[in-house]
Amino acid sequence: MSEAASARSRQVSLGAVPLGPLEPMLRAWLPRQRWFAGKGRAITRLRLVSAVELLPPEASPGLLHLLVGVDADGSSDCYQLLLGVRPNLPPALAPALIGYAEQGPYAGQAVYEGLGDPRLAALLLERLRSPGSLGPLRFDRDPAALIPASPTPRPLSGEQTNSSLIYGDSYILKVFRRVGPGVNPDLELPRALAAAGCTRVPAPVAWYEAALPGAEPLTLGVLQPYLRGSDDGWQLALRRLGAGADFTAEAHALGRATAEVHSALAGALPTTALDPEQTARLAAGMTARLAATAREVPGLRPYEAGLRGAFDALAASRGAGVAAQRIHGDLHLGQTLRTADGSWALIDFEGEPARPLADRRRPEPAVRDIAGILRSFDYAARSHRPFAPAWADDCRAAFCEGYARTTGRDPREDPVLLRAYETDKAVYEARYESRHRPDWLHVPMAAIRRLSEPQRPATHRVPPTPAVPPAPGSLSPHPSHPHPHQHPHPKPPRRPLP
Ligand SMILES: Nc1ncnc2c1ncn2[C@@H]1O[C@H](COP(=O)(O)OP(=O)(O)O)[C@@H](O)[C@H]1O
Ligand SMILES: O=P(O)(O)O[C@H]1O[C@H](CO)[C@@H](O[C@H]2O[C@H](CO)[C@@H](O)[C@H](O)[C@H]2O)[C@H](O)[C@H]1O
Repeated sequence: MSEAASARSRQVSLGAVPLGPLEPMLRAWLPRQRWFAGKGRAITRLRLVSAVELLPPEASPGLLHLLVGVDADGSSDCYQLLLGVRPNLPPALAPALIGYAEQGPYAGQAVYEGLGDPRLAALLLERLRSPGSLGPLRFDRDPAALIPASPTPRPLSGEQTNSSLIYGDSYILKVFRRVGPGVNPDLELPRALAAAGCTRVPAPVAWYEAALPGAEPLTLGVLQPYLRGSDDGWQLALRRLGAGADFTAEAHALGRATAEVHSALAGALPTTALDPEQTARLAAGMTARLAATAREVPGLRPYEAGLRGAFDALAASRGAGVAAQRIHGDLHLGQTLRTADGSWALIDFEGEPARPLADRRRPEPAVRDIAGILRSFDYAARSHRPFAPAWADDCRAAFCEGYARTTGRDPREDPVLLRAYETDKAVYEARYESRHRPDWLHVPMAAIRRLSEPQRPATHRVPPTPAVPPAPGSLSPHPSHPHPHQHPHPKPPRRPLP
């Protein structure tokens, strides 16, 4: 019998104090993690939401699954931790050490980041291979998927919002870090796309969640095929730029791929048409984000009034029947993969991680994603020396033409909407860069200066583009430019964690 199958799982008590002896070490360790959202805010309280021993400490290593509530200066978040427990840590795992427990059930043992331990990573995969419940944890899988036993795991390196493990270069498991009640769109949307026959997005093959009393299940992790040999769209674009090479063919194909995903999402999940009130609310949300960012990023203040014009124009457009649907929500070149066979795939449908889940699951105009990619072309062109504006303009035109080729509508035909979303994205980026990468702040600031200037009316019309059906097998049958169904997506209730 495998280690996983023979393992006892039990809900554990860590002592009378909420997190017992683990609390001080977690307080010190959490703020140092890339995925910890509360950086710079003092942690006021740690709360134990759930604890399950996936392997008891006697198994050495033991594996402890924790959901920990973190209160920090008025905010409250819940994080998923997978902690290894061993009496002695082998040298290879030394960087994963969190601390030594002084008392409680793990007294004298090393407590460490469990995802870095191949034995524990293998155990997690075993759990995903065999559906079932362990305390509040529920493991589920696509019965048709053949998930091999024991492929060698390795953690994905690099700075990510979540933590991912790659198994034998055939599967990748994303372990969500900041979790909340309700299905995560990074499980919900790829599953919906797979069911609709869209192959542009790797289809989830297994996932796990927590069912806690009085709350919707929380999505904790998703396993999906690893697209071996694929190129990250951002790195590819930079390489091309560096070599003075054209990227328009790729941009065009990416426009088509994005349009296919949008069309499949519109066919699979509820859509709506924005009315004037919803449009005004959308514009008000963008205006509020601008105001909040201007408070935080002083360099933005001189441009605030000019930028507001884009959002006022959106409100004044009264929606004009713009379709809203489920979208990617945080699309940029780093969320695209050019696969070994030369086609484009989209990944990471979580949306902007800082936004509440209910907001991320609400239908929005698809142009939000388009604006994200167009901003990426500008980022790439500005990170090149000398700045390559013509490269970005050409990619922009090619992407929009590719998009129009599939949907029959060029995003540039909706200039008010496109400008509002590009402005909103540039404002978001200014905040992101000022918080995380101040050296990059000049990139969105250049866009902000341009977008804050009064816009001249368009001098030439974008020629209408006939829609061409997508490649066979890449998408389910549906209208190429979906007519919005009139059943608005209900806003899921946001319930606090118990
Ligand atoms: N299915 C996949 N195949 C190949 N690489 C992938 C796949 N999914 C993710 N990746 C790689 O992992 C990185 C992180 O994935 P992502 O979903 O963006 O995680 P996060 O939410 O942590 O940012 C991506 O930038 C990409 O390089
Ligand atoms: O971590 P995520 O992928 O969810 O996205 C965040 O980080 C991105 C940077 O890694 C940031 O993207 C910005 O920089 C990119 C170049 O590094 C550029 O291609 C994007 O267009 C630009 O927005 C993203 O905004 C942020 O949410």
